[in-house]
Amino acid sequence: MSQARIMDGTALARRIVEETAEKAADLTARTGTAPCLATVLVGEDPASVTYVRMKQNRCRKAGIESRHVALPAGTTTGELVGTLRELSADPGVHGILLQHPMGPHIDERAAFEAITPEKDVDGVTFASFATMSFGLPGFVSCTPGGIMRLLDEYGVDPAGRRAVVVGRSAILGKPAGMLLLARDATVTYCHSRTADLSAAVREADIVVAAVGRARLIRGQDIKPGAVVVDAGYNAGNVGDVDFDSAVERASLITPVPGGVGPMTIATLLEQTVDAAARQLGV
Ligand SMILES: Nc1nc2c(c(=O)[nH]1)N[C@@H](CN(C=O)c1ccc(C(=O)N[C@@H](CCC(=O)O)C(=O)O)cc1)CN2
Repeated sequence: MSQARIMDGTALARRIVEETAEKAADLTARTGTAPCLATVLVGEDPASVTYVRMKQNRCRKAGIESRHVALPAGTTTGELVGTLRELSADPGVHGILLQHPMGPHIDERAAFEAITPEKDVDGVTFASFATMSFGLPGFVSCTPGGIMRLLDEYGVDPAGRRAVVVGRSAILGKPAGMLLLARDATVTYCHSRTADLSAAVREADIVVAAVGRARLIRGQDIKPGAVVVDAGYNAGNVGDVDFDSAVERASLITPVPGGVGPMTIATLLEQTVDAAARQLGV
């Protein structure tokens, strides 16, 4: 059996960021205002600090301003909601990113819903979930949106195919399944209470692993020729898929690093410039 072709998220993300930088420059020249992304981080979780820094760096390279709000770990839901409402009302901010996770004492849903949908460039509000699910214009959740772009780039049409999404988080698994459903895939969600995960995954033409458990999905569970998307972020840059065994069975596979991760940030930047264009009336 031949090895799977690699879906190169780094290369596609680079192209998207280059195009986004051109759009940002054009918007700035026409309006005198550069697109601006507000990044909000509660606490100092090292991985979250790294991701926010990566987002700020890419913004800078793409001609997008970033404004960072660092809040102490003990910030209450009420204080966080207040900050997000202020950013939502600030005409100098076009997009808002609230880095996830935020700590167990925070009501995440209340915080996400404090972001006005016009600035929800990370696609985390109920309003974005609804437009995403119905295939209507709006902002998509960044990792799932990036996954769909990768599938398109590599000629994978989800219509009529069996897709198994492993994981049901609000920003990853659930929206990934809804985007696949909106493109006419037959979608099954698997999670911690799924009785026989291996059996479910073996049925899949498209597997999206988004559960956050290192190397949970192994090659023996992959149907020969399936498309495998690894959206797992685990310590040490390890995905949810055991790449070495899965690459022997899949037809297409995303690596970790270099697959879905860079696409997440590219989607965020692209949506920030789109949000700015709409708010600036261009
Ligand atoms: N509000 C959000 N929180 C989180 C999201 C999100 O989309 N919105 N996703 C993840 C983490 N994440 C972005 O926040 C993220 C993770 C990984 C990468 C990435 O590009 N990884 C690289 C490797 C990085 C390295 O070398 O250290 C890769 O996969 O190639 C980007 C974004 C949870 N929280």
